[in-house]
Amino acid sequence: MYYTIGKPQLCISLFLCVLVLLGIGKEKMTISRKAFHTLRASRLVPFNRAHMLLYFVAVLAAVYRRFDVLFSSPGPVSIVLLLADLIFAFMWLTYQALRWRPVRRQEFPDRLLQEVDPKEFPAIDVFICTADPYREPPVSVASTALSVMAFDYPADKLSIYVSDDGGSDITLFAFIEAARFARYWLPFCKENGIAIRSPEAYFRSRTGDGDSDKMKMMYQAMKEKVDIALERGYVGNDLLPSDEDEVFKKWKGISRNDHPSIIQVLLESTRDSDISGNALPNLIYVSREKRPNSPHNFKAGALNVLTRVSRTMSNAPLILTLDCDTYSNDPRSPIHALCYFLDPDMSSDLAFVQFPQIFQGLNKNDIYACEVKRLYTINPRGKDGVGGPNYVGTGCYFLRRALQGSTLSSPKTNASFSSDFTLKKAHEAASCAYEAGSKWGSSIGFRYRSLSEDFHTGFHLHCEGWKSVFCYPEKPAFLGDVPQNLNDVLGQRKRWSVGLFEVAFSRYCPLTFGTMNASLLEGLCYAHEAFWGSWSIPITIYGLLPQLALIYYTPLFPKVSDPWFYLYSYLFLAAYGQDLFEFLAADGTFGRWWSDQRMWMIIGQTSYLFGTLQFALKKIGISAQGFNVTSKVIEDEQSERYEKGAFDFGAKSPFFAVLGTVAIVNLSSLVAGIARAATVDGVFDEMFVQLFLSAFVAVNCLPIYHAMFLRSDGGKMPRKVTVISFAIAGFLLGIGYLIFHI
Ligand SMILES: O=c1ccn([C@@H]2O[C@H](COP(=O)(O)OP(=O)(O)O[C@H]3O[C@H](CO)[C@@H](O)[C@H](O)[C@H]3O)[C@@H](O)[C@H]2O)c(=O)[nH]1
Ligand SMILES: [Mn+2]
Repeated sequence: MYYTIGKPQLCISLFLCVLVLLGIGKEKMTISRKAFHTLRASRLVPFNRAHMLLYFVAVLAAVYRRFDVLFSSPGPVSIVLLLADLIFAFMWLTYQALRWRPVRRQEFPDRLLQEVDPKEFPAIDVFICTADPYREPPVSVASTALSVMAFDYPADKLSIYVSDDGGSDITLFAFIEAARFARYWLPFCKENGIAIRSPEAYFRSRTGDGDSDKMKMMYQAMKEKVDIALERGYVGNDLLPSDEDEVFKKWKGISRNDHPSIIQVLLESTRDSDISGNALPNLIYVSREKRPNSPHNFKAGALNVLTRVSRTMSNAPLILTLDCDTYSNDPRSPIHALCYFLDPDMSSDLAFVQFPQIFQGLNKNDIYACEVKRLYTINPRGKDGVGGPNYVGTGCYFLRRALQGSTLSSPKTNASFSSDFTLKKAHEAASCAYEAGSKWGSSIGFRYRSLSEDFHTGFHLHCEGWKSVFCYPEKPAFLGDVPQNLNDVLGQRKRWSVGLFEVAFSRYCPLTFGTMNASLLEGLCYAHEAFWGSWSIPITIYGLLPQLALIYYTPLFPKVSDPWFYLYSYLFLAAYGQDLFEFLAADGTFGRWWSDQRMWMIIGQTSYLFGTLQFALKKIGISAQGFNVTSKVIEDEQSERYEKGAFDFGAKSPFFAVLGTVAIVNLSSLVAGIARAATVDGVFDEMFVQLFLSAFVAVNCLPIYHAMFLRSDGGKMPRKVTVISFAIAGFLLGIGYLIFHI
């Protein structure tokens, strides 16, 4: 009795101790002398730390109880639940590093513009990657390029390099057209003060007036030409001005995976100017050499080629990497980045300034949680407070020196980019042979051997002691596309989880802090994200096992009348409550949070599960997986469904069979559980936790039931997938019978 009274008191005193020890208000604003930027720790810091301590005690208690149960009634079920809880505990513990000291920064670009003459600005090389003209429409890629060409930045200091891993003459054609269009588009944007400088995005959001109508017609003419070429599959002579057809001969008889490097200087700022007579930025098309028996290392390989090709030409000290769909939404983003790079107080070990990935075209509740708020905006703030955010693949300004290694001297000359000498050097830099036996991809450049080359590269830079900054201006600097159907989203997340495991189990595993030139906290942050795919285990177990046990009336959790019940209630409510709170504090809505937590379950049981298996198979040498590019094409019917917020199950995907199975098992257990609770006394008390789990998962599965039983549109679950789901669910019920009944 005394003991139970003591517990809350203990908690309260611990809580107070924490508040005092961790020092509320200790985190003051740090103001840089030059004040190009400021930094302040989140007001949530004391709360986070207090909550951390309380929750830690609860986690320990839960793990203690699991061991206790295991020793008193050993068996496969207790072992499986222990495993699930240990992974939950590990993920929770490592996540606390991200909550330790989240920060917010602010830049003052106007102050910088007052103090630094634009003539002194460093040059910037922009790298844009594309890989498939049919999944990444060339005009969209060109629009992205145009949006950065129109940066508010001295044009002669800007060079845009496009890497075309699709090896497509149509993409080159789109860029030739874009180079012509730029002569009109850049002055149009600057003279009219237009902020959205991607023509595609601009005309999507606009119903035109005089001047802009003319531009729109030009844009559409360009788009139509490229679409004709896409439909035909080649660039016909009728589409080309006579002086341009020479280069297209290079495409005769080549295949996408087997061709020499093709480099084309489309605009050169010393030579080309727009219709108002202002210099245009440099624009260079690069399709690196590909040979079937030479590994090309996906996007990281492409970025390394651009790093070297640009070194032979503009060799700018800063590099901006962009995915082909990530267009500039604010022409001042380079100035924001300079607020850090040009700050003399900022240490010289600043490797990169990462902007958040923000997306356009999300539906109201973001049903597939493609905003990925935690990964792209909440976590980077957490990491920024303990060493710097990681690189997320796009919207990131790098110091070239951090990528190239300082030992490399620059072969840059003053020759024109299209001189024979420079082009020869550039072709060498883009050849397959260049990297053989070199350190590219292992200790310099973008790092290979992970499908998440962004995470891997940023992690390595931090291991080497480089720092980074998360730059999150109020107005989104860049906007990207999201996949609009569930199967694509799940495939994308599977690739991420495999890529992260590849880092987790590499020589530099974040858990072996010895290899890191960083703090323990930073190591924990990386460990948390690298082991992201391991969520699959507890999520799948908690999505099925207690439910099967409920069907066969086997209690696995404490009764409501048992004091341990409060522990589980607290663990659940506090975790979900904090998650919701953090989501809302990062400008989220309740509807989007609900989607986010639902997708966490869905992805856990599909992408991460398959990713974990695939990684295991890869480790033992059975399967290998490439980089499947996410489609950026918007299909009308699909897009209509997406706008309405209806899930898209219209594919015969193995992911969906798993989701169907989980949905059926939970519905069965809920029905069986309610029926039993209604007829037998004491069931509710004894089985409440499991009933609750079934109900909670079932509520999350509503769109799945809908797609299986009620829909008739193209987004419904294919009959075959439903049948397979029933078969697997039946099989699991049989196994449940063996485990829980006999
Ligand atoms: O062999 C390849 C494969 C891909 N890409 C390009 O890589 C970019 C990203 O590909 P995407 O299919 O859009 O991947 P996402 O999963 O949407 O991208 C996220 O995850 C990737 C790592 O898996 C990061 O590279 C991205 O920056 C990040 O936005 C695109 O511009 C592609 O064109 C290449 O250039 N070569
Ligand atoms: Mn993408």
